[in-house]
Amino acid sequence: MSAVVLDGKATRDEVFVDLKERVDKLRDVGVTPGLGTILVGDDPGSQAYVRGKHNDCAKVGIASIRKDLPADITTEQLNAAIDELNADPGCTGYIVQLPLPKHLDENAALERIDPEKDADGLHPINLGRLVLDGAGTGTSALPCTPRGILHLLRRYDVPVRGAHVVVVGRGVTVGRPIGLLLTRRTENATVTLCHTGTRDLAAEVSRADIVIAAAGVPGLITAAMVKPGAAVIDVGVSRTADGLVGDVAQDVWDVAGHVSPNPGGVGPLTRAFLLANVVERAEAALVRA
Ligand SMILES: Nc1nc2c(c(=O)[nH]1)N[C@@H](CN(C=O)c1ccc(C(=O)N[C@@H](CCC(=O)O)C(=O)O)cc1)CN2
Repeated sequence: MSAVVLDGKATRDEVFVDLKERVDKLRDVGVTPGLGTILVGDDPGSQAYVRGKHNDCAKVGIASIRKDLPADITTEQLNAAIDELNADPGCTGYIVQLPLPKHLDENAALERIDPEKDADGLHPINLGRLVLDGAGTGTSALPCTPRGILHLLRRYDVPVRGAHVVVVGRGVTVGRPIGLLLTRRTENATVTLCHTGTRDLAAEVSRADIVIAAAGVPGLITAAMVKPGAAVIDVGVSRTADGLVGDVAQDVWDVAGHVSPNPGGVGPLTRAFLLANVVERAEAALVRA
């Protein structure tokens, strides 16, 4: 069996066509959405991600506001940068690129972002609204990577309603929030969250209709674990001497029904839905005006 490729780049391009049309309409009425980014330090991976996000903005007509700060900044200096973007009328939404240097408190930084400008959808208030929003009709920004994963599954007609989804990894950007999205009444999946404390990972994964690998452990998910025909989403990213490596071993492609490549799968959609969150915040502000 050769798995169907869940092509994130082609899917991203489709999302961009829609976003550019919406941005053009906003510009026609004098509204230019703006994405802000705060990048602390010089981690090459984070620099590449932020560069990619701003390149994407140029493709769809969203303005860019970049704040690149040195790794040794103080909490007060980071807070000042966050407060500036909270107050900047040209900034529709923004992100604090994660991870931050160890001396800075990530949770405190995320909580300082104005929830109405939270382009990541990771602010506690927006995640809390997701918890409360059983019907899946909320208007808060949704976490970009979980949103991108759901879009990719729907784009390739992978059944989600009633599916047993096993998530591997409990990180802030994917593992923890994805279950909130998939267990909404609009998706109705059953989600198991596995992590380093899980006793028998292989047994849990073997029961999955959909596996979401977001642990950042190269080759963690192997063919022996995966139920034949299951969909496998590879989100984990590890930078090795061989470059970017995902969590899913190559042999999984022989048994799975669908696999998202990494790179080339969820990553581009993470960026696409970051922009979608910015556009939706601008559209919502226009409706309120
Ligand atoms: N504030 C945030 N920080 C981080 C997030 C996030 O959602 N919000 N997620 C990850 C990294 N990430 C977003 O910043 C991210 C991961 C991957 C990609 C991407 O486009 N990957 C490409 C390959 C890119 C390359 O070649 O370097 C792909 O998969 O094809 C974009 C963004 C942690 N931080």
